[in-house]
Amino acid sequence: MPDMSRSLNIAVIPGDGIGREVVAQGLKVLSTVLPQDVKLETKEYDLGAQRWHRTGETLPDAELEALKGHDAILLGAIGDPSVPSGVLERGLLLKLRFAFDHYVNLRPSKLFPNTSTPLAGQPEIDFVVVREGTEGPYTGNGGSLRTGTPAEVATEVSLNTAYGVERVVRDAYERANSRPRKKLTLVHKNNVLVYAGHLWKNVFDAVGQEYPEVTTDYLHVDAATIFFVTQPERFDVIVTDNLFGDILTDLAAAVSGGIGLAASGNINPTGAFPSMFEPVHGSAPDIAGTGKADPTATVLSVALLLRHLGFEPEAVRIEEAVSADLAERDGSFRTTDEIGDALSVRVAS
Ligand SMILES: NC(=O)C1=CN([C@@H]2O[C@H](COP(=O)(O)OP(=O)(O)OC[C@H]3O[C@@H](n4cnc5c(N)ncnc54)[C@H](O)[C@@H]3O)[C@@H](O)[C@H]2O)C=CC1
Ligand SMILES: CC(C)CC(=O)C(=O)O
Ligand SMILES: [Mg+2]
Repeated sequence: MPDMSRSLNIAVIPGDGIGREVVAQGLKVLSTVLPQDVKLETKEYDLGAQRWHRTGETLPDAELEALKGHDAILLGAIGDPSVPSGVLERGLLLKLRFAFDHYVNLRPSKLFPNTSTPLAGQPEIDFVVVREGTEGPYTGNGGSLRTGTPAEVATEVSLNTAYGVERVVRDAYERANSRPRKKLTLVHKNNVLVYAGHLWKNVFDAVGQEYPEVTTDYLHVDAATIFFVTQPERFDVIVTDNLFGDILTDLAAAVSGGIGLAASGNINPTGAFPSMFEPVHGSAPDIAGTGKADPTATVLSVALLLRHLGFEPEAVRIEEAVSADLAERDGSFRTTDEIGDALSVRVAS
C-alpha cells in the first residue's frame, strides 16, 4: 500500500524584533488549519542579529544547504539597530532570495471589508504587485572610492538582464491572464532610466504579443504613487523592478489596511529551490516587545505558502478568518498573541 499521508516540512526563520513575535502566531495558525492527516514538521533556524553577535555569521553555507531540503521557508523579519545597516539585509535576506532564485516577489494588496484606509471612502483595492526579486539595484553591484572622506564617490548600479526581465514579466502576464480583469501595468521610469527602462518596456511589449486578452498599461513610478492613493482601483496586476516594487508595496500596504496586513511570497516558480514567505514589513524595533505588532501579515503569508504548496482550501480558510477578524475589529487594542489566538480559533471552526 503506498503511503497516502501528506506532509509539510517547513523551515522557520523567526529573525529579529517583531519577526519572532509574529512568526509564533503564524505557526499557531498553520498547525491549527492543517487537516489531521497532514504531518507538519518545522525546523527553526537561528539566523539574524543574535547569531551575528555570537558568531559573526549571517548565513553559513551549511545552513543554506540545509534550507534547500524544506518544502518552503517562513521568515519573520531580519534587521536590528545593533547590527550595521545592510549586514543582515544583504548577508541573510537578499542572499537567500538570490541563492534560491526567488525571482517573483509576490505582494498582493486587498482592502478587506470594513478595514480602515487613509483613503476617502472604501475604494475597491484588489491588486497584486509582481516585484522582480533577484536583479535591479539590489545585487550589490557598486562600490565607493575615498570612502569616509569629503571626496567620497559611491555607485549602486542597477542590473537588468533580458533573461531576468522576461521571466518575471511572463509570470506577471500569466497571473493577469488568469484573473477576471486581465490587466497588467508595467511600472518603471523609462523617461530617465532609459537603458533599463527601455529593456523592461521592450520585453513587456514583446511578451504581451502572446497574451492578446491582457490589457496593458505603462506608468512612470512617480505617477504610479499618485494613482496608488487617488485611484487604486485602476490596478489589477503590476510588474516592476526590485527597488520600485519594494517602495510601492509599502505604499500599497498603507492604503489597504496597514503594513501589519501585508503578506508576501518570494517565489521560485520552477520549484528548483524552496520559496520563502514573509510579511512585507521589517523587524520594527520601535514596537518590538510591546505586543503591538499585528501578526496578520504573517498569517496571510502562511496562506500564500499553503496555496503555493497546493493546500488551497486551507489557504482560503485563513483568508476568510482574517476577513472575519478584520470585519469585527472595533479599534480596541489587542496584543499580537490575542490576534493570533483569535485567528487560530477561526480557522479551527
Ligand atoms: N523582510 C525583512 O526582513 C525586512 C527587514 N527590514 C529591516 O527591518 C528593520 C526596521 O525597518 P523599518 O524601515 O523600520 O521598517 P518596518 O517595516 O520594520 O517598520 C516601519 C513601521 O511600521 C510599523 N510596523 C511594521 N510592522 C508592523 C506590524 N506587523 N504591526 C504594526 N506595525 C508594524 C513599525 O512599528 C514602524 O513604525 C531594518 O533593519 C530593516 O532593514 C525592513 C523591511 C523588510
Ligand atoms: C530589507 C530589504 C532587503 C528588503 C525589503 O525592504 C523588502 O523586501 O521589503
Ligand atoms: Mg521593503
